[in-house]
Amino acid sequence: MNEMLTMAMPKGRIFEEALELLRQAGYSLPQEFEDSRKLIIDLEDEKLRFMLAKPMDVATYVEQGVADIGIAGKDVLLEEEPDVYELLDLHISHCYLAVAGVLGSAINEAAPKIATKYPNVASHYFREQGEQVEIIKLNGSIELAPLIGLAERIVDIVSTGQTLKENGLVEFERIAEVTSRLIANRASYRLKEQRISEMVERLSKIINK
Ligand SMILES: Nc1ncnc2c1ncn2[C@@H]1O[C@H](COP(=O)(O)OP(=O)(O)OP(=O)(O)O)[C@@H](O)[C@H]1O
Ligand SMILES: O=P(O)(O)OC[C@H]1O[C@H](OP(=O)(O)OP(=O)(O)O)[C@H](O)[C@@H]1O
Repeated sequence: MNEMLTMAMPKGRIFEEALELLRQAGYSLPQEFEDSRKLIIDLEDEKLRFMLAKPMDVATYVEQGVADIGIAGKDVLLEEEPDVYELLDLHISHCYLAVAGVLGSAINEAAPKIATKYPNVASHYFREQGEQVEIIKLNGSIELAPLIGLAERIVDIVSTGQTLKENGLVEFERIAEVTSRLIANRASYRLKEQRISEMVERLSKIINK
């Protein structure tokens, strides 16, 4: 029996690297992936359905079971802590989460403000450090916060370091390394084990090359 396997794919930064990896693993993904605005693309021959989603939503789709598997950044998994299986480190879209701020800026407050798109990651981190902080959730341009006096520190993604540098900020601590992961819904993994394992095998061969 070869039933449809549904995969949630992150649009944006991870998308192209994920497509490249799947193609190298032998899935013939049509140009439609790059050229169209369609959000659901079926590969009839492979019995594969792709759902194109916001990166932050992929884990939700997989946890809820509307997608059997998905590709999600480790940052999203650390933040959302979804109840899913993390099957494989795809070693793509590498970056890391870090604490940053203005060089030499002292923290005088009893509970300094931390601006971030990752409130759970940030509060776990500072709790572990035994530091009391106030988390301010932002949705982007996080580096603005310490420049305009909204926060003393930020917790954000660093890749090349260019955004920090161009805004006169420095990294204080690295919190976690981030790459994209293949995740699976727990029930789907049992019900469609053969199909999912086959994909894991095909991808592993490419990653370990
Ligand atoms: N420099 C980077 N900045 C942010 N995310 C990165 C970076 N490099 C790799 N990533 C990965 O890409 C994912 C985010 O992709 P992307 O920036 O396209 O989505 P987004 O955060 O939803 O962006 P937006 O809100 O601007 O649409 C993260 O979850 C992370 O795993
Ligand atoms: O170290 P770098 O290579 O400079 O990359 C890191 C920057 O990229 C991301 O921002 P993004 O471009 O997604 O913008 P936004 O979060 O402000 O929307 C991230 O939030 C950092 O600001």
